[in-house]
Amino acid sequence: MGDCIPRRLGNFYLEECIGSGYSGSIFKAYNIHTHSYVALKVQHLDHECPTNKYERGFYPVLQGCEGIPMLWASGVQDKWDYLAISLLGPSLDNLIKKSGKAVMDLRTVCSAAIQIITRLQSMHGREILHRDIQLGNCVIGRGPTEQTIYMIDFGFSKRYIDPHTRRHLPESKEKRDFIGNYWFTSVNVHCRGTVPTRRDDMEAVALMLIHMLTPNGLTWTRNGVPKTDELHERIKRAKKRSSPESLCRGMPSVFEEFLRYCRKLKFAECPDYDYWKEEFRELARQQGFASGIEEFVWPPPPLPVKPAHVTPRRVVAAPTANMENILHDLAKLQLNDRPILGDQTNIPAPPKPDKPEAKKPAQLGDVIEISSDDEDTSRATQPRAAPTRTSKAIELSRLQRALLDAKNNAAIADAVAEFTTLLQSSRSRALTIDGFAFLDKLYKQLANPSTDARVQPLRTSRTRSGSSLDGGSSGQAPSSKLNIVAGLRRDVGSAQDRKVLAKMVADFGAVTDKSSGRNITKDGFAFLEGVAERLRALT
Ligand SMILES: Nc1ncnc2c1ncn2[C@@H]1O[C@H](COP(=O)(O)OP(=O)(O)OP(=O)(O)O)[C@@H](O)[C@H]1O
Repeated sequence: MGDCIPRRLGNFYLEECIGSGYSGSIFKAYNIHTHSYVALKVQHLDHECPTNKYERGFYPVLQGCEGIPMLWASGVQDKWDYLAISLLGPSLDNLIKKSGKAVMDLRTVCSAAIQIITRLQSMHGREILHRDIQLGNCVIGRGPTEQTIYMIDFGFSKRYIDPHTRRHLPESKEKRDFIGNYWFTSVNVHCRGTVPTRRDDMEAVALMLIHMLTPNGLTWTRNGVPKTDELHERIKRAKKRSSPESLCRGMPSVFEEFLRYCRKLKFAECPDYDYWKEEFRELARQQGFASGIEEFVWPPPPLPVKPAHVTPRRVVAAPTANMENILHDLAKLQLNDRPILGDQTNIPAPPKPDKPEAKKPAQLGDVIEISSDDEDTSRATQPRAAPTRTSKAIELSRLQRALLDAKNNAAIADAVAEFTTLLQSSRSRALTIDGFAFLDKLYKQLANPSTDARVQPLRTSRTRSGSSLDGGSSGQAPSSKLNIVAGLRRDVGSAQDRKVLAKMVADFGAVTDKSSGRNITKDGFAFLEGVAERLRALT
């Protein structure tokens, strides 16, 4: 455009440029009246997409939400449109690039998850979609707010509730320009051209978190901004092809569950923000980051537990969550001001569990690998994105073993009853991979316990052969899925034998697999209780 930005705009003297993007440049600027600094977002009036004009409309609606910058002033001078907003710190993108790390630590990712989901909850609560979630638009504060992640850049934002009619944005098949960014915009919006709604903001968060935990980032982000349509198409293909399972391999299961959940949300459905925040808190707790996980601490504090140097033994069977808790308590234990696990000479032998659980055969998921002394300690201070199991997953593994060891109906009934109580008492009503694995084993025990044949997992896009839902479940309306579970609940009490119960379990698994969020309903819990009761009656 050839025009030079003046040294002064309104009451602000422009100092250094602190950022630039599609819509213009951002300067640190000095208010000549208040003697304070702001960030001045300056855009040429002839810009093809006048995002400052749009942003100016959204800021007032969002004022007062935690983690949303203040809009101090705005105006137009000569050919320049400017917004004066709170001066903040670096973006997550800047922090990650500067750190030089190929992958972020789990604490950082958990606290980013909790804060960013909270930001979306506030924005969506005020009926505004962000529509351009990316690391560059998540910026930490300065001074007293340096542990807060702010959401910035509302240039692509949109109201999803019409203020006059109070109606949600309509779905539309009309072809539209792509809104968002190449890296994290949801598959539906980016590759299928659907209208962005709350679910797509959430999916972008999920992809961003997975990106942070993927060494060198998601594959389609690695070649930079596409310069041709063909390269852009390639990105879309790669994004569309990647299943949650393949994207999240080696990560704690909550990331895969979160992405799946976002992708299953209906067009106008309100995401369960609180549930996912709690899941990430829980994951942080499991990792030993018990307190302060809501704060974004940068650089990340050292790990509470240093697995290296603990003992010359290479592999320790960790029978239950008890071991995690013991290690966690040890990590917090201080000698004067020195954490005990920070000193190799103070490490006691691994404590023996006080229950006879140590006798149980060690399972793959129950193993903590203790690295040898010669491992690179700089890496050891970073949590690994290795498979992590929550206590719920550990309990589910135990119940699966109990099922396989069950010698009679009463023992199977006990395992089913425990499984039901565990799911009821957990924050998550969703059937996880481990939950489905339990149902698989239950099916096997009921249908044909004597065979060693591998059963086809329930959690597939196809239903098990023999299930009465064969071939039709995916196309069923949610109401008919509810009806199926209600029918199972009703009929379970009259099941004549284990084979009939097995078929009912298969139907239950199939219908839950296809239902939104894989959540277990009240009828579902009653059905499971009914299975346990019926098994006792059949003894
Ligand atoms: N208030 C602020 N305080 C400090 N830095 C900021 C602030 N706002 C923006 N920045 C920096 O400027 C960068 C670009 O800002 P912003 O996303 O608002 O611009 P944009 O032109 O809309 O960018 P995009 O190309 O993402 O649309 C941010 O990533 C951040 O590093």
